[in-house]
Amino acid sequence: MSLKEPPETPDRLIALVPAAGVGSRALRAHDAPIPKQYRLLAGQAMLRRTVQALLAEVRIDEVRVSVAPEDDQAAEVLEGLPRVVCVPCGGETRAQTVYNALCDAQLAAQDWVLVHDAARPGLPVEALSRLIDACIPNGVGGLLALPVPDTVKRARTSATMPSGIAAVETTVTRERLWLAQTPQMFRAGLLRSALARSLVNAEKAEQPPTDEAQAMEAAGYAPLLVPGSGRNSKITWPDDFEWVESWL
Ligand SMILES: Nc1ccn([C@@H]2O[C@H](COP(=O)(O)OP(=O)(O)OP(=O)(O)O)[C@@H](O)[C@H]2O)c(=O)n1
Ligand SMILES: C[C@](O)(CO)[C@H](O)COP(=O)(O)O
Repeated sequence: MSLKEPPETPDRLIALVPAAGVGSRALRAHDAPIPKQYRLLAGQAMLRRTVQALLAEVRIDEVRVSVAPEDDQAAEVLEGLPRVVCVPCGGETRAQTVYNALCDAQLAAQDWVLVHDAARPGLPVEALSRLIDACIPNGVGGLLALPVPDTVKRARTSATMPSGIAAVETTVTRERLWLAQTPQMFRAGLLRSALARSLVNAEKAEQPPTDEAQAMEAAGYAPLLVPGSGRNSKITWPDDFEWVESWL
């Protein structure tokens, strides 16, 4: 009798949604201090819309939402959605939250993770599918991004001016510049080690990486830049709620 090879387990695809921020830049002076992921967009909490955008891709096995340890809103906001797990593993920074989520999820090294900001509720399923289609054959992974469309200025550091006004120091060439979006999709094992290393370096005075790709770049990889979508912009400032609501 010949011994059969065990059947190969297909690599899983897990979405991780960092949702432990406070959304300080999205608040106007007199706003109640509600984290932006819980603000309503056309009648539904932003976090629920973001998770639903991910669930539209049938290849995603599970969506794991990382919230602050003291969070008491996520369970209610996500009630009834299939394939969703909520984990109170938020950290001090976005990078720490994502690292904690990766450790908590107990994934196999070859599983894929797709990290997506709670603050990007407008992700079109076409862009999400484009990222997955590009990353799986490439092996390492990549991110959605858009080429910079405008002229780019760097401001002077010195002058203090009223109401956020600055003075130009120089014009930065936009050649080969892209604006990083999420999702950012990588192998779980590679991303976990890359983030662990970046977080240790951050303790030695470097800044923590502001996205997953930055940690992967520091580890020597060249993530793919896959065309994203204008609708997938991040809600960061008070006015952003209005334009997202206008087309939702
Ligand atoms: N310690 C943190 C900080 C941020 N995030 C998440 O990372 C995403 C992108 O971050 P950003 O837009 O900067 O959100 P905030 O940190 O909440 O915003 P702000 O910087 O204006 O306070 C958001 O979904 C946010 O909830 C997180 O999970 N943990
Ligand atoms: C990850 C990210 O969405 C890429 O553009 C972004 O960097 C997250 O926001 P933050 O303001 O840097 O925390």
